[in-house]
Amino acid sequence: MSRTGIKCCINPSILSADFVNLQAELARISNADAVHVDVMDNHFVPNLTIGLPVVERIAQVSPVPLDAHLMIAEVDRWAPLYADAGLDSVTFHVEASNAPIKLARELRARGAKAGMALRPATAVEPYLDMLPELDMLLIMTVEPGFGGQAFLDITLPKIRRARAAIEGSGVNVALQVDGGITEETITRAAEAGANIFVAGSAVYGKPSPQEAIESLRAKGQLAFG
Ligand SMILES: O=C(CO)[C@@H](O)[C@H](O)COP(=O)(O)O
Ligand SMILES: [Co+2]
Repeated sequence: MSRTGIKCCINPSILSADFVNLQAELARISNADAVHVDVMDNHFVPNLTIGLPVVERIAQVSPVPLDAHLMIAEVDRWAPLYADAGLDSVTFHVEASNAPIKLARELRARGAKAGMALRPATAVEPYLDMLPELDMLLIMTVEPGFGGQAFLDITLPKIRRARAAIEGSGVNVALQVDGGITEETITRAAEAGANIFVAGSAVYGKPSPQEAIESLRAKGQLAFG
């Protein structure tokens, strides 16, 4: 699917960074489009990372915009507080929300872009009417909870359907993929229609995260056609 003129964005996930040296780790990805911050609560996913006070502090020192991925329960209560922290985008899981439309509106009203995430097994079709309420749709390409997993090719048809729906409705919604993005899988995800790529191990696992970002961006852009 040709997307001439659309920028291929690379958002490194700090889940694969050294948590003791976060400020230095952020400086290593200063050419990224945004930094992806994975918030996990050991309830929505079986893993625990960082919470609001740490994310607020990261926002103060980050050289690039912050993209929060909230893998937490009770997200209707918590997500607005992340928007108040001055983040560029706040993404909640639809599976964790009782009122996704209301939540997306609240995030925008508080000045953040509204993102909505779907687990690999969650269908996109029930939510297509919601596209005008969103700035970003995140299709998980691994089961949320851990970095370093293999990309799930089974998610590719869903990415294609989401891209077709976005183009069909004429809305300005970014399509993000997260999990298992590498120099190899980014081409498949980009050809399917994604335009924002989260990459943890494929960026921080390399000797030069900056070069890894440039290389991933070039591969993704090439696949846009
Ligand atoms: O949200 C998640 C995992 O739940 C991701 O953001 C991962 O942190 C991406 O890591 P890699 O798969 O790129 O190593
Ligand atoms: Co993530």
